[in-house]
Amino acid sequence: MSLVPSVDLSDFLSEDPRRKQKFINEIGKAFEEIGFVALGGHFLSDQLVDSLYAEIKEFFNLPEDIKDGYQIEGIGGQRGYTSFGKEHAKGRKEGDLKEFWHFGQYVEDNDALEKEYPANVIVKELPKFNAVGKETYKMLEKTAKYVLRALALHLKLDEFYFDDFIKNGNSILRPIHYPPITSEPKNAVRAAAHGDINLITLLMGAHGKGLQVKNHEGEWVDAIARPDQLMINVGDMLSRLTNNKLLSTIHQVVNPPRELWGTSRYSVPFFMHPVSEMPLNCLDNCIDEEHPKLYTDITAGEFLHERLIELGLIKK
Ligand SMILES: O=C(O)CCC(=O)C(=O)O
Ligand SMILES: [Fe+2]
Repeated sequence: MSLVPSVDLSDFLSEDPRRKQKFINEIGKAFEEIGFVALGGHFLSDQLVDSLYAEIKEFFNLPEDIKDGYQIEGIGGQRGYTSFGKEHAKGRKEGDLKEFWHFGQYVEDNDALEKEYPANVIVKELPKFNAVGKETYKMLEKTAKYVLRALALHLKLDEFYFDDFIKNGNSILRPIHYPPITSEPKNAVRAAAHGDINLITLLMGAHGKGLQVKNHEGEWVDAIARPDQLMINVGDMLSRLTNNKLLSTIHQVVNPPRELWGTSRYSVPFFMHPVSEMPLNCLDNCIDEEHPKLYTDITAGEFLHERLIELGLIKK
């Protein structure tokens, strides 16, 4: 049984102030206590989810040399393909047992940001891959916008506090393939224990076993969502901003038991990032005598750069 609580976004979207407040209280409590919540009532249709999985399975099935052609040098894996074993968790040497793809922001009305962000990479072999990725990106971004509005209200900020910071934000949609395991992995795991860098993460594909979160007692608990739910968690940027009032919880993806080594895992996190100028300075209303300021001031862009070096994705 999952110890991660469930919430329903349709409560927040309803016209009923009591249902709206119920959602704010539930997600606020979950993010203060465990940092994870399973969310139903989001904007992804079953049909879009099915199309996305079909496209990413086809992509990861392409021959290695074709996939390698989509690795782009010099951008820290921010767009296109990252091959198996390349990324490692902060503080670890062994690469994670995964390969992944990155879709980034689709800037349509801001020339400066269009220049700042690397362009999305087009997969020539799969005619629908990029359109399906873009649609999923947009629907998850929209879902995340409402979740952040609820969190803003929970934090006693203006409901629309995050809106300008996330418009054209540097968010990333990351379809991941964890291939079948063929021999005893020495120290490597599918995804070693880590906290996410960004504001919040919306994860598709958490309905099978594998994802675990570390609770307050330091125990690993399975985090399993229903097939129609997204798993949502607090990232390090939101923890910094709220001076740890909202918790970025350490999580991992463990290797399956030996009888399931032959199966792949596919998951698709959407890492919601703001624009790089957003200050992550601890909010005044999250600092008091009992909660002294824990972090130095930093912008989202500076923080991201620091973390990509620690993940082995960019060189110093
Ligand atoms: O594959 C998963 O279920 C989680 C992946 C994850 O935590 C991450 O990529 O940050
Ligand atoms: Fe993660």
